[in-house]
Amino acid sequence: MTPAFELEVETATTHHTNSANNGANDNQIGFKSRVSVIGSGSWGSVAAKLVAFNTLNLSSFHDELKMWVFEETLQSGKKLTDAINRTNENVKYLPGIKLGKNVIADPDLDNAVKGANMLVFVTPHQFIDNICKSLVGKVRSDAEAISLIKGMEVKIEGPCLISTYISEQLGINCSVLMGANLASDIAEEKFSEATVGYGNNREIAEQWVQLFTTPYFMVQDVEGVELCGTLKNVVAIAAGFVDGLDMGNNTKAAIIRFGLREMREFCKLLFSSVKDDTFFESCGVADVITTCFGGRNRKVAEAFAKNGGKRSFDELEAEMLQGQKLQGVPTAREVYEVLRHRGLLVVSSVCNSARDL
Ligand SMILES: NC(=O)C1=CN([C@@H]2O[C@H](COP(=O)(O)OP(=O)(O)OC[C@H]3O[C@@H](n4cnc5c(N)ncnc54)[C@H](O)[C@@H]3O)[C@@H](O)[C@H]2O)C=CC1
Ligand SMILES: O=C(CO)COP(=O)(O)O
Repeated sequence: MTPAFELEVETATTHHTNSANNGANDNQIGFKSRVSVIGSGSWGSVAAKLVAFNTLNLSSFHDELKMWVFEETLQSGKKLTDAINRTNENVKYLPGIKLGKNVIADPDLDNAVKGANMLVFVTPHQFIDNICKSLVGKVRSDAEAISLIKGMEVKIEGPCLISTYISEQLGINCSVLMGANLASDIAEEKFSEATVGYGNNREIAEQWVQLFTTPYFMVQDVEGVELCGTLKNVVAIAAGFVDGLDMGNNTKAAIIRFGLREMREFCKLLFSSVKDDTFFESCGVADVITTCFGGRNRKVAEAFAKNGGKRSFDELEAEMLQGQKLQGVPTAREVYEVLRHRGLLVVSSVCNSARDL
């Protein structure tokens, strides 16, 4: 059978020790890993579907997969969580796709992570701060995390990768999974690949690979994987502008090329360790291409340009995406802040546009 989702692996984990317990110390023979997915948007739900397929089929995992749901009341008056558990579909964010009977939606964050030693973080990056704060002391001390979140935190001290943030807040390792991964395509089991970034522990990376897919290959880099996933969303906004202004395919190709080059410069500005090869992995050029053609950031940016900027991104996002969240707009602001802080705002008109998004 052709796998729908392939992985390659790079490095991207920082190791922390933690005082919290919550079920640690049971790594004896016969121990089965328990996985929780934190997030249930479109990609969150697809991630749950992928992982649930593997937990059911691999003997080293408990079958059941908890998926934390940010509770919402649907137009019908019913709770989203109840609807997911009744229909086995995320009726709001991924309608029409069965998640797998072993996926249990849970609106209680503490309960959703209870006993889990493998945590998959997949929420829009603007919410990770509150989520991590409420998880402090609640996760197992031996838990391993992986972040599928494309975005970064900008703090007074400077930019912080989401994986680093999770790692620091919860005192656990956090790997990353990034790639050309439009959720809707993977939901329909169309072929796709991704890059897993990890730190020193290749065994852990292999467990993540096992959990998300079957065949794969491996390379190494840390921050590059995650920053690629983060920054391509800004390039996608620019690609949407090009489409909205009818500037044509040649201009869009130029935007993609400039964008990739600037992504590389920005990555190296923050982390000199980032490798050129990373930009040729799924998390790099492939993700830029898929997002600039098929992503939500592109789509909303196109509408923004078509409307001559008269309707705000917030308004268009709410109308066009029905609760789904853009990452490119906050990321453009965050990149602007980093550049401003470092005195690198040289192309003023472009930079002012990013600030004003
Ligand atoms: N959708 C896609 O095709 C892909 C998304 N990603 C990344 O995955 C991450 C998660 O995105 P999606 O799953 O697409 O989400 P989404 O944009 O489809 O849905 C938004 C999610 O945010 C939740 N939410 C709303 N308000 C909240 C709050 N105050 N606190 C916590 N959660 C709240 C909603 O319930 C919903 O689950 C993002 O960083 C995105 O860039 C990565 C690859 C593909
Ligand atoms: O990250 C994505 C594809 O890899 C999804 O991009 P959008 O958020 O722009 O839809």
